[in-house]
Amino acid sequence: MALLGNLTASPTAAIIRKMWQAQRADGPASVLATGTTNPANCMRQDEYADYYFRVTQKQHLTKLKSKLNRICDRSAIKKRYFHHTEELLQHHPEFIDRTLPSLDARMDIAATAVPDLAAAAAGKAIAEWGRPAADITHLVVSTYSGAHMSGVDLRLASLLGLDPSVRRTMLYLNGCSSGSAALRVAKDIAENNRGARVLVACAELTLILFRAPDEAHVDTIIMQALYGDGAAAVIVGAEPDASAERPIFEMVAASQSVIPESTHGAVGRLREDGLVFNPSFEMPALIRENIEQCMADAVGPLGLSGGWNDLFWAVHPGGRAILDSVEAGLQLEPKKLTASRHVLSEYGNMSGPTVIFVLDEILAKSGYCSGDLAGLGVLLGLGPGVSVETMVLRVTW
Ligand SMILES: CC(C)(COP(=O)(O)OP(=O)(O)OC[C@H]1O[C@@H](n2cnc3c(N)ncnc32)[C@H](O)[C@@H]1OP(=O)(O)O)[C@@H](O)C(=O)NCCC(=O)NCCSC(=O)CC(=O)O
Repeated sequence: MALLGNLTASPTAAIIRKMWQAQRADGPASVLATGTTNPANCMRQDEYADYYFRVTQKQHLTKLKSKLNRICDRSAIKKRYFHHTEELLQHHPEFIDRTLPSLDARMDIAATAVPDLAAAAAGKAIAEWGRPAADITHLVVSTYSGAHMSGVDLRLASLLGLDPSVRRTMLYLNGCSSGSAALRVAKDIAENNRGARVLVACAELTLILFRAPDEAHVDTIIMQALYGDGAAAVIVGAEPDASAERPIFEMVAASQSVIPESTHGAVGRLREDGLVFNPSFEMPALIRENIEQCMADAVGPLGLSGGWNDLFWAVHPGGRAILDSVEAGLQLEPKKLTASRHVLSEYGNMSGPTVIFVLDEILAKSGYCSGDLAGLGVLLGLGPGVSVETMVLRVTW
């Protein structure tokens, strides 16, 4: 302590403090632009069970097919988009036969398709931002759809023509909270590096999860009923240039917590037959019973406890029952989750990118946050753990 005391008082300490201050931004990070995209292959939810049992040659599993039809009907999803097509699946019997190893083939496709999709979303965000791609200083990329060295980040940087000095961070296999986690990392980078402009890109292809129905693994059809492909990108920066940039949401505060005793809630393993992900039956109940406490812990210290209906909400739509649970747990008025339900309906659960689609939807229809407490809202990511990622946002457009 004595040493620290001497150091803090010393001229060197004053110089170092000045150096720290010079490196840090003088204000909070903001979302400066967003971009989203999906692959071309669009599938209607009311046709999905027929399609899925046909392409996997499992028409004889009639009970399971009726169950998938029922789940699709109650999923509150209208359509989803996929990179994989019937033709691609026909060329890869290993994606359908569970006994064949298929990880190599899945990874080979992901190696180019994931960065290509991420680049399409990032290109839109950069165009909306209005500054050259070379002004991006940091890149944060998240995906569960592959694991390569070098990774999606480097290929994306090359596709976008980013400067070779761009500082890259990869988040692999963070599940559905990865979009919120990437935004939290970008906020920290932007606030701790003066002048930083961070590109966040999240891209997912469900090909890594695709497999045939099996009576011994009923949860396979849950994944097949809910998940879709998509990519989303965000430009984040602090101290926006008033002449060239338009801040959309100020990123006021971010936190992460875990629902107690919930490690079984959502579990994924990368195996020879791809990524096997099992959301537990209990996930909706775990969220309903714990979300109020999680929110109180996350935003209570900011003076925002209770009064949840005074805020706008960008909640990850993991499934209809997940949104129902958040709504019930926080006693939200139904209109508070309109943007999340709209995104679920139009695209399904795209994992990490989905919450950015919700932000985009809120931006497109500013009515979602009119009349709220000083334009304050909460971005809520839910993922394996069960992890709860919270970011308080303030509308600034
Ligand atoms: C899938 C649903 C749309 C189905 O809606 P329903 O109204 O039909 O609901 P339901 O509970 O009656 O379920 C219908 C049938 O599916 C079965 N069922 C439901 N959930 C299941 C699960 N997790 N695993 C295996 N089976 C399951 C039920 O037992 C029932 O079978 P039977 O008919 O035989 O009785 C809904 O349950 C839902 O939205 N669930 C939440 C999905 C989820 O966990 N999403 C989070 C993904 S993870 C995520 O987003 C973040 C991440 O962790 O990365």
